[in-house]
Amino acid sequence: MYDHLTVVDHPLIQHKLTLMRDEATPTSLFRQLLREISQLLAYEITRELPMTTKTITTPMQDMDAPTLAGRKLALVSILRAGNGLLDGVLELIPSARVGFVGLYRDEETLEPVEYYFKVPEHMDERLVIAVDPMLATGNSSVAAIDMLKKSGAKNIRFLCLLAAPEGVARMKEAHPDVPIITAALDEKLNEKGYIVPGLGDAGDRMFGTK
Ligand SMILES: O=P(O)(O)OC[C@H]1O[C@H](OP(=O)(O)OP(=O)(O)O)[C@H](O)[C@@H]1O
Ligand SMILES: O=c1cc[nH]c(=O)[nH]1
Ligand SMILES: [Mg+2]
Repeated sequence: MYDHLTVVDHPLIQHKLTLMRDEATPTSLFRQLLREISQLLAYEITRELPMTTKTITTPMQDMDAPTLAGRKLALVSILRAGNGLLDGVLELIPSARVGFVGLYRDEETLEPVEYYFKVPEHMDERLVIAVDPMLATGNSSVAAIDMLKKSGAKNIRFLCLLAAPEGVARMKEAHPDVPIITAALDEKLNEKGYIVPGLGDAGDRMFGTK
């Protein structure tokens, strides 16, 4: 299936990502671009969903037509910024169940602080797609995936917008079974744990907070 890391370097995604990175881009456009990119990434992350056929009748004749096998899917947003990726993916897969992991990064220690957890039933039977735009140190995503595995999830993918090499390495060490799909692999983290060149604080840019 996937290698551990897939960078989706489609021209439309890269063009929109450049607009998102630009500090002059206002909140409303930032959110709109994230939604558009999330739909393009959803196309990639669902590429290998299992298919089956069903018999339908076109205006011309009967046919056995391809359809998604009713395999259970759960999208899990890592709050807050994950919601910016969630919305677009959910629009394309409206029947998916949705879970939330509430985490924020302590600014000093860069350790994740947990404040909420709610996921659908039967996580062990689902393909679980965890979404968060930013993979920086990897502390948040590793903790979120620890929690998802505790809830029973066995088949997990992680979808983000920007990844730092440090975060990718941490995820590979802690969760080698979880493929990462990202729009870009950036250069490094700065001394405050921010991705550079990056786009700043995704949650703050999405919601206009500081
Ligand atoms: O890989 P890490 O070093 O853990 O950093 C990445 C995390 O930081 C951001 O969330 P943040 O803590 O800013 O919370 P927010 O989404 O509520 O803004 C981002 O959305 C990730 O969850
Ligand atoms: O660059 C970063 C790192 C963590 N979280 C963000 O929102 N941005
Ligand atoms: Mg934030």
